[in-house]
Amino acid sequence: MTVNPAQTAPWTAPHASGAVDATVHVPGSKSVTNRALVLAALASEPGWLRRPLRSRDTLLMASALRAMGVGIEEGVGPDGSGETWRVIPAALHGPATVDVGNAGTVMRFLPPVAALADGPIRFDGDPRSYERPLNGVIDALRILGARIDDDGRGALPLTVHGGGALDGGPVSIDASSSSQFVSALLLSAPRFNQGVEVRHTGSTLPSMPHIRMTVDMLRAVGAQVDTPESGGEPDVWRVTPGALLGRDLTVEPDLSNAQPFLAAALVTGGKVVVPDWPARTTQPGDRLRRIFTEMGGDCALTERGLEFTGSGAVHGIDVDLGEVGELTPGIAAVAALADSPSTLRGVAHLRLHETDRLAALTKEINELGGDVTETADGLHIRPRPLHGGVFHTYDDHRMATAGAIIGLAVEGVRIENVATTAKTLPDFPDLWTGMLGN
Ligand SMILES: O=C(O)C1=C[C@@H](OP(=O)(O)O)[C@@H](O)[C@H](O)C1
Ligand SMILES: C=C(OP(=O)(O)O)C(=O)O
Repeated sequence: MTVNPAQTAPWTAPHASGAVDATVHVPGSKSVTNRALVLAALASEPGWLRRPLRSRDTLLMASALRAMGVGIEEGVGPDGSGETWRVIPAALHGPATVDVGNAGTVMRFLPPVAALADGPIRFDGDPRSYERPLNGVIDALRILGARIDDDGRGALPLTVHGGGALDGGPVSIDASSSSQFVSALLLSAPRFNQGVEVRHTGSTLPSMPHIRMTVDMLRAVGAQVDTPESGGEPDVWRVTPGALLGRDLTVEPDLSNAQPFLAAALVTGGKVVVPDWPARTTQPGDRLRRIFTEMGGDCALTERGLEFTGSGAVHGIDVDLGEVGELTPGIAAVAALADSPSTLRGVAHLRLHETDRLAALTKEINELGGDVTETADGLHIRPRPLHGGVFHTYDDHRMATAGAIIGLAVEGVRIENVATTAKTLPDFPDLWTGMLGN
């Protein structure tokens, strides 16, 4: 964890003078957009993505696929409406270089795609990308028939020497450090000669909703997937080889990026409406309805979207976030403002996210006067009166939005490098001040 020297002066997080009352249109889901791009690139016919997220992570995914030969054009959908990407699959080829930035989805989902390409594909990224685990993907691909040159650490940088096809078949991996290992292998598997059988052998598996998202999206483009939930063995997923359909998909709003706005309603005793909240979704952010209700809010899904109301009181929570780890920074920020302590559990793997999120949250909240301690797998948060100061973000978009939540209730919180929100939510400062009516 290194402090990033601010590229610009810290951003003074707006302090809320009263209860917020706003409707916030949240841009598309990162996780859905990047899965949809991969699946559309591997399809046997063109497809459309409507309302895709355009952020650092998704633009890196689109550039990487373009570098391997895929056509991704700006356009309008078949019904003539909406901002759309038209994805035109092509024979994948190298040589190409992929910049993964610090996007877990790009660094993990694309090496299997590269194994299907003809020619060398080099993967590189931000310094932090060298520290994030990739061994599950690298080791599995080698077992499935790929040739990969790396420096032996099970991480970036590396080169996949694609041979134009991959055998596939059975493989065991330990995905306890990232669910994205499983998702990565499943997403490309319809194009492997024998499909894939992925067996997870670790003791824990985080982010199950994201694996369900992978399975649902594969099935939606015609893949046959057997899962533990569809009567298969525990911790085993099977994908049958077959052609994928090109589809017209509208991307749901990013419910994890809705988190700071819902938190604003909770913390200020106000109301925020998020239009287009899906009635049924695999996104982990949907769990906020339950978590933030337990912390003092109230919500209803209406024809306007999700209507979330704060009561004026914010309560602590004892919760296992293993399935929804990416919600931890925002929940920790709310918990620091609550009227009772919180225990957040099941998220040891967050130490390997954009930054060590458990260390970063502990340090930054405590520097504002808080009382947070790290546990083996999470955080204890005892609310204390907080004061202003610089909130460092460690190139982590969710640290920046967590700091902004605290800034609503605490005057003088300044967010270092708020521009890091561009990873998944480039419009964050404007959406935030817009919500506050400034
Ligand atoms: O597959 C995905 O889209 C994601 C899976 C999760 O990763 P981990 O299982 O590594 O936590 C999540 O935290 C990340 O933000 C997005
Ligand atoms: C962990 C996250 O991202 P990534 O896709 O880079 O793993 C996140 O967005 O919280």
